[in-house]
Order: sequence, then C-alpha cells, then structure tokens
Amino acid sequence: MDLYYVPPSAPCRAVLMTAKSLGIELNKKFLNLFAGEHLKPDFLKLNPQHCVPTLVDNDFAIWESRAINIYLVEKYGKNVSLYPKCPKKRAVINQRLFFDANSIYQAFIDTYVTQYLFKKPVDAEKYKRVDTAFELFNKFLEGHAYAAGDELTLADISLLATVSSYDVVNHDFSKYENVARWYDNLKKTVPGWEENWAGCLEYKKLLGL
Ligand SMILES: N[C@@H](CCC(=O)N[C@@H](CS)C(=O)NCC(=O)O)C(=O)O
Repeated sequence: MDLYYVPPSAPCRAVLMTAKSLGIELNKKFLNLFAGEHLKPDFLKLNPQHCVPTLVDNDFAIWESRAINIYLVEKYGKNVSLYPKCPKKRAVINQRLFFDANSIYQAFIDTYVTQYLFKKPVDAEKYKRVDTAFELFNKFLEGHAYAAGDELTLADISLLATVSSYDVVNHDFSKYENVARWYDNLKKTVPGWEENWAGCLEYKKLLGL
C-alpha cells in the first residue's frame, strides 16, 4: 500500500503510528506540498481534495487520517482492540476522534500554525480554545489510562500525534495532570513513537521555532 505523506504533518504521523501498531508495512511516498506536487493531475485523480495523508490500496484510494486508520484496522488489523466492534466502545472512540479533529487539532492550526507558518495575527480568544480543549481532554482521562477508556485505541494514536505537536512548540500542558501522565505513558509504549517525534522536529523547523 502506498501512503502519500509529509513527515511533519500530525495526520500523517498518526497513520504511520497506526500502521506500525498493526505491523503493516507502508510504501511511503513523500509529496512536496511546497512544490505543489499535491496539485498535479496524477495526484488529483487519486484525491481531488489534494491532501495528505492519502492511502492507496491497489485501485482504492482513501484520505482523512482517521478514516485511513479505521480502514487499516478493519481491513488488515490483527489487533482489533484498537477499534473494537462493540457499538458503545466504538461510539466513544469516534467521539474522541471527532474531538481531536474538530477541537484540539483544529485549535493547533488556528493558533500555532496560523501564527508561525501562515504568519497571520491570532486572536487571544483562539489561544483560549487550546486551553478549553486540554481541559476537556483532561476530563475525558479522569480515572482512565487511555483516551476512550482502559485500552489503547485509534483515539489515543490520533491524539498522540496532535499533543506531540503541542509539545514540540513547547506549549505547557503540565497543569493538565491526566494529559501529562497519559502523554508520558504513550511516548514510551506506542509503536512508531520515534518516527513521530522525528516528524515533530521537522515540524518545529518548518514553523521557524
Ligand atoms: N483532516 C485531515 C487533515 C489533512 C491535512 O490538513 N493535510 C495537510 C497537510 S497537514 C494538507 O495536505 N494540505 C494540503 C492541501 O490540503 O491542499 C486529516 O486528518 O487527514
């Protein structure tokens, strides 16, 4: 399977950690976004939304990191505990995945990425949303080792990619004790963490930090 990606991107890093956790070998294809490779006709044929990560499994292409990760577990996963079939467990995992996409990851784009990569002014209100997101995530983790309960799931992997982006820009989240404990544990245990962190360091450079 081919994975079109860029190393600094949190969604791409989440897919790489998921594949590693599942023992799946991906054929990584670097796409130079700054050179506009994602806008070339061949790539647009695969993904008219022209974003990475994009996974190509023979004649099937899929994008959106969380959709890719679910596909990998459902189609190839021996370890289905990352996305169990129980509807209630799944619903909680999905909620955390949407929380990641819409709240904590989006808050990173609206603040650090906007300020440092796009070089646009950021309203203080947007930084407050980062705190609100961390506060919520801290609550979700109350009494639990993992984002959606007591087992590692796809929600943890997506959130780990996002929270490590905050770490690399030195965003202090130590007061969110459950998040800090969760992060410390996952850094030591999630397969592919080293590659994720290498991507984070590239991200840091890209942001000019
Ligand atoms: N929600 C998407 C976000 C993907 C995304 O924003 N990708 C960026 C790189 S981090 C991208 O491909 N940007 C180029 C474009 O959209 O044209 C996901 O989780 O996969």
